[in-house]
Amino acid sequence: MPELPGVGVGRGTASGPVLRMAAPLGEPDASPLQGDAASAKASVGEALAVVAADLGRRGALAGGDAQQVLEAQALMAQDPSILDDVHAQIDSGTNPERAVYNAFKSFQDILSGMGGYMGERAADLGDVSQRIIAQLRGVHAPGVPESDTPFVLVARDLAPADTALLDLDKVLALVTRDGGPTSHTAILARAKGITAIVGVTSADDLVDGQTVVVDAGAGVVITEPTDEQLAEAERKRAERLAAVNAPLTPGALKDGTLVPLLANVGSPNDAPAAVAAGAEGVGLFRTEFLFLDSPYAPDVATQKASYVALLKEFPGKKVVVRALDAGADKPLPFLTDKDEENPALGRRGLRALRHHEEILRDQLTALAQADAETEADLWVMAPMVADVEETEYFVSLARELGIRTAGVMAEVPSVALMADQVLGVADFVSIGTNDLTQYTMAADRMLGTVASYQDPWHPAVLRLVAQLGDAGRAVGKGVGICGEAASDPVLAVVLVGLGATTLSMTPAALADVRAELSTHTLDEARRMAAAALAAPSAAAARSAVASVVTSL
Ligand SMILES: C=C(OP(=O)(O)O)C(=O)O
Ligand SMILES: [Mg+2]
Repeated sequence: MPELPGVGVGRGTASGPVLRMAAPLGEPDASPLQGDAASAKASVGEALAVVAADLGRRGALAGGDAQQVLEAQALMAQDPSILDDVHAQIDSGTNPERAVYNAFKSFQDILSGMGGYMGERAADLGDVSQRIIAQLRGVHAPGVPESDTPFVLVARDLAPADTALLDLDKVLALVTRDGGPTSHTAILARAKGITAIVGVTSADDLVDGQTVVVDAGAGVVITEPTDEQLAEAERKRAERLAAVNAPLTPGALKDGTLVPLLANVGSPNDAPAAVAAGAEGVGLFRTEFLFLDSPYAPDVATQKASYVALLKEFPGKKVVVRALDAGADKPLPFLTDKDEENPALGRRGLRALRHHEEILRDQLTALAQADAETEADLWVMAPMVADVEETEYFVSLARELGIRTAGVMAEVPSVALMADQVLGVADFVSIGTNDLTQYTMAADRMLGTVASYQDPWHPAVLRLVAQLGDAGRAVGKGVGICGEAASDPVLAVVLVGLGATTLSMTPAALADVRAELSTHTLDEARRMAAAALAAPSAAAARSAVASVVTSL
């Protein structure tokens, strides 16, 4: 009966016996180095190579977001400054396991001290260190337990390498003690459609074999569930399974109002999963993958090849590509300033591109060329646009370079406040609720300490969405949503009630949103939206909408 609260990821429900992840390897002892330093360094070098190769292999097997995370970890394993530190310690007489432990620990401490997003990366570094030490000891790295029967996996936190390869036939749900909404566990669980709750501070109280209900929608783990609670969990699970296996119909409300459901993709490799999940096109193609990890911007031909690869997967369908969004959490040496004290408010997104217009010109040229060779309906939009003048700048440059449909993202409140004028210029607007929430609430989206502000249910955010929706309706132009908010099924209905014309999300969320839309008419969606707008807080908006739904 008792409930342990946490941060639910998605809306899945599951019940079953707990199986805990093995405890981490013990801290290596500080005994002095045996033998010579050169062979100790060689054994560390071999272990690093094996671990990096294993992470790379797991990444290739997993694909998508997971691949990027695991490749980043493989790079950590080979980071030259960490290796220098390991060598220095061995030279001063420390044994190799301890040297690895110490070197990684000091980098972890630096990241933890930075907090927020960087702090959460410290866990990834800790996992790499454990893998290397296990390799040196000749034992298996701590990982997901083996079991012949399905279980609810409970862990302090899960390494990306483990989350990425979870066997979904065995793992009914995932519960972690650590991790916040931006932790890799949460991101990867969402992308894989795993029922998960992170940040369950009392997860250590759960013991092997005990039956629990994991209700991600409610954000609680129910320990000692009653028969009724187990039956209710099973009903919800079956309902969700039915939604996931339902025919891949176009997104529509109960009264037939069409709401195209689109996918957010981060590379052309993600396209098959989007198509398989019934995406009616792409609502956000993040192009950063082409530019990150590169000392300079790729040339037009290289970019064009990637754009063609994506557009080819969606003949006759809409594909919205976002121009490079560098800055803040995605710094690029050739584009963004290193020394900004507050980069989220700095020269990021379109501001950075305008400062280096040649990069923007190349990207738009590559996109126009790819469009000319493919059958998709290409739309292009700019990130981090602040006002009408920037909208005019982007739209006219895009047209000059052969883009037929050019729009802007609404991520900065000033654009929403000027929505009527912005929509007079842009062909469409796409609302990035992640940034719009961060800027409306003045709360860094990467910072765990202010995570409670990062809630797109906040009526302040919803009022801005309503302004954009009204402005779009007045001129008959599309207002899409491409932030995480669109993947929350009930909020998705509210957003449609506020005037959103399309919804774009991680492919794994499409089924739940499709199912929820089909249960409400446009009139009901508008009543839900009105209730949310009138509420004083995010929590009140949620419960006001829930009351409207039960009264229907
Ligand atoms: C979709 C968005 O862009 P990103 O998450 O890539 O900043 C957003 O801000 O909502
Ligand atoms: Mg954004």
